[in-house]
Amino acid sequence: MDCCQLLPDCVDIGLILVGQDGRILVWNRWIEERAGLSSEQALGLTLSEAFGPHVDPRVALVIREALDFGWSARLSHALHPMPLPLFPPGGGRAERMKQSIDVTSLPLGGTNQCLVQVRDVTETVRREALLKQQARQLRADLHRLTRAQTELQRSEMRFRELARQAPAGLFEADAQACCTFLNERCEQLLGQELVAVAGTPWINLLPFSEQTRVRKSWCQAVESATRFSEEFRFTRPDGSYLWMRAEAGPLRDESGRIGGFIGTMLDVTDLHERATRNEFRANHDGLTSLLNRDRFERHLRAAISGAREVSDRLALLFIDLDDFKGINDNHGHNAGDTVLKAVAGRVRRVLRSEDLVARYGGDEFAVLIAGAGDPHNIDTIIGKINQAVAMPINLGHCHVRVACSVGLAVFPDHGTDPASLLNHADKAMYCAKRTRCADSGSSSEPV
Ligand SMILES: Nc1nc2c(ncn2[C@@H]2O[C@H](COP(=O)(O)OP(=O)(O)OP(=O)(O)O)[C@@H](O)[C@H]2O)c(=O)[nH]1
Repeated sequence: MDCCQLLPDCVDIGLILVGQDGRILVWNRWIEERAGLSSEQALGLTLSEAFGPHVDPRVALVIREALDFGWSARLSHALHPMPLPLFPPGGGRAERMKQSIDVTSLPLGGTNQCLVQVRDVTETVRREALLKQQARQLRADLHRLTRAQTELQRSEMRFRELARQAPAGLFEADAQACCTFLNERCEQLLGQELVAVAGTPWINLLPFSEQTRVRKSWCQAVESATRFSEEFRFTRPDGSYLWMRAEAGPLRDESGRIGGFIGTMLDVTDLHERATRNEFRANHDGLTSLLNRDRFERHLRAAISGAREVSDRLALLFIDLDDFKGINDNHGHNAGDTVLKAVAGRVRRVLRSEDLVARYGGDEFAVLIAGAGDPHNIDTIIGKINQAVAMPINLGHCHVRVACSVGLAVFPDHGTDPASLLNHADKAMYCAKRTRCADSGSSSEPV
């Protein structure tokens, strides 16, 4: 049989026919082009003689086994990447191609020959390497993703736990102030669960009197993408009320627009009430709860400027109890306090709510009456004050009476500034006191 018939040149693999003696009988054109040696030149050579010293010894071994024992074998490129020194045609000798070799025993004419099939797997190996690299990359990405997901889950759990334990109310709301998240504390503060308030702006839950101011502030924060901060009184559905401070920062969506706010709600009832108490204490007398001297003088200054603008008249009354020391001396300091409180209440009740009454000093009181155009009215008021103060005061174990002296100063007749008006009223009061004492001797007496 013509060997050339067995080794067609048209196939895209290398074929080498090796005789029983291990010498090359023929190879096809595919090998010629990659080995740089024609089939005629290779005829009768061993593989080492044809290819030189770079033939992998395992090729010779499996060929020997095929010839001697009729075994077939494959040399996988994974283990033997380049068993023969073959080079891509036209590529020079720079890069050896990777090969996969099949050795098949051929019992021909009573002797064993063997057919060596050589495949160029350079591209396959390259693709495999690329695939391996991509698989490695994918594994690394997957690992990173898994880690990121675990971290996300952990951070979500951390946030959920923190939100659950947080002593402050935490909330998230959209730009329309509809809540999308409330932690447990916030639900406690509002007295309602998220399901009950979702879909409605939380501002609608506030008393009507607070809504306009808080809504305006919320809209401003949305428009200017700034922090929202408001304090308001809140009434829960069960009727209990508290003072709350809400603070929130803007949250932007992917397009950079304000998608909502996330923030805190704090119960500041104690703080608020303490501040209110402090403010009251700073402006009022502790014994009688009337305005104190400082606050009264500030009001007086403001009232004078107001009256000046509208050409109004003000009446300033200075009231001093007569012989009040005698009450302290005779009945004790507590009794004196009782008298001061009673007098304060009585003077307050004689006047209109818009008139100001202050405890000016120990047993001194000051009154400011706006719209005091009619002197007759002022006289009437002074008369009522005298009368009210002079009523018996119950000390528990007895009653006492106390009289008072009243001095009057009118703006603008007797002065146009606080000092001159107070001075005038003070002098007028002393004048009245002297007259009273001259008329009646001691003024405070047991009943
Ligand atoms: N119980 C009591 N006494 C006070 C208080 N503040 C001042 N006093 C007393 O009020 C008395 C005022 O005495 P005076 O200024 O002499 O006044 P008065 O005894 O009314 O004498 P005249 O004003 O001249 O009629 C003093 O004994 C003060 O100790 C107070 O908060 N409580």
